[in-house]
Amino acid sequence: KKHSFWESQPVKQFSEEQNSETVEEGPVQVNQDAKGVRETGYALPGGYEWCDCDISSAEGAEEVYTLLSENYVEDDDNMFRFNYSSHFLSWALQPPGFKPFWHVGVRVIKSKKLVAFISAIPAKIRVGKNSPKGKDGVSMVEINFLCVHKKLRTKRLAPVLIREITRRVNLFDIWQASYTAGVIIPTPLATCRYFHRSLNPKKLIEVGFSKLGKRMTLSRTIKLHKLPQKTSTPGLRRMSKEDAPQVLELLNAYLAQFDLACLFQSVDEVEHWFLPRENVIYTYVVDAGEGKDGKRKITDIMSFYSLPSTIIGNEHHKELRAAFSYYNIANTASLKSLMEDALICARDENFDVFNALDIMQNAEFMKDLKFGIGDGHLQYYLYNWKVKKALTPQQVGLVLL
Ligand SMILES: COc1cccc(CC(=N)NC(=O)c2cccnc2OC2CCNCC2)c1
Repeated sequence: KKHSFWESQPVKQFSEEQNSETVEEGPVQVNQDAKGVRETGYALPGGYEWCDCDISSAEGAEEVYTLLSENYVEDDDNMFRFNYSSHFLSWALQPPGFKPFWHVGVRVIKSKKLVAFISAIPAKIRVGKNSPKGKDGVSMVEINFLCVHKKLRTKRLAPVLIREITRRVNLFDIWQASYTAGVIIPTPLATCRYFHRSLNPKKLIEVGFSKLGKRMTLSRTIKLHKLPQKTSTPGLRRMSKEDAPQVLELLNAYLAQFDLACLFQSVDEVEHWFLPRENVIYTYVVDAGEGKDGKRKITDIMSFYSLPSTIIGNEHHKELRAAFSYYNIANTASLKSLMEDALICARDENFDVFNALDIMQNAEFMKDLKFGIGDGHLQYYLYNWKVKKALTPQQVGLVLL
């Protein structure tokens, strides 16, 4: 039966009433403790075994890279497949407080081949701006990179992976999780749309990512998407380590307005999530010059991450280079001009397209900056946490990689 697994899980069921008056915000299951959690891994089909993937080693990261590169999420027309780099996975999976125990793999016992994966990283997530429980943040995990090898898709491995990562997280007295998916399962917290801004329209049309507009020629399309040579925000520069304390403050102050957001808890966390890494994360700050205390004054931040896609079966172009909007805070510049600078920086880093969800204030600049709407939705979910009312995309302040 459809959703037989998710009907067994502590998530809001489709059948539950939407009426927001009676619904009590908070955990679906309460008063659990780590002592009551199974101490052994869940049963796998014969011939398969659990493993902890060691992402800190080049081989370990490479192994997960290869599994995802060949078997992870594709677009609805199976023309593109996400191709997270091994350096990206190293970054995404090893923030302060990470555990190799939460980088769960499934191997073929005989060959040791990695055929499935799921991951959790710790995060302090705030749900609801003024809900008493959620205000100071709930210790959760962010679940990502659930992947089963294409050849094992009929073995119902995904529910086992989800139960196992839940067990391994519960052992550390954490009972909530946040995750996103393109599919609808019980029950979306928010339904977001994605938008794309062409940076290299010729290539996007050649590979079938974009279509020529009606009554449009290629040269007209290229001209329409042309961007200024230079960025316009005075003081815009790459983020450096010294900026982290101010970035921490800017982020937590900015994110307080959203009903779903993470709380950055330390300078270490901000250094991890924002210091630039080639082909992984690009962060720029607006440095308004020296304040009275002789320190640089950081007023705005702009950031995007690199998530290329394999172009399936195209001999001319192997890869679609895509930049994904991360966190952007415009205090001096307008958000529109700051994001136009993001497009210019992404173009200069040789990205073909700039993607953004309609979360936070992103919908404010999409039209003017010539973003086009994508063909799918990204659903946000919470595990074991009920909310009175689903969120609008504008209330979402959480970016999952
Ligand atoms: C163009 O290549 C693609 C390859 C695989 C999937 C998709 C469509 C898609 N599913 N896109 C998104 O989920 C998406 C679109 C815009 C911004 N963020 C996104 O997802 C992020 C966040 C969730 N984890 C994947 C990356 C496109």
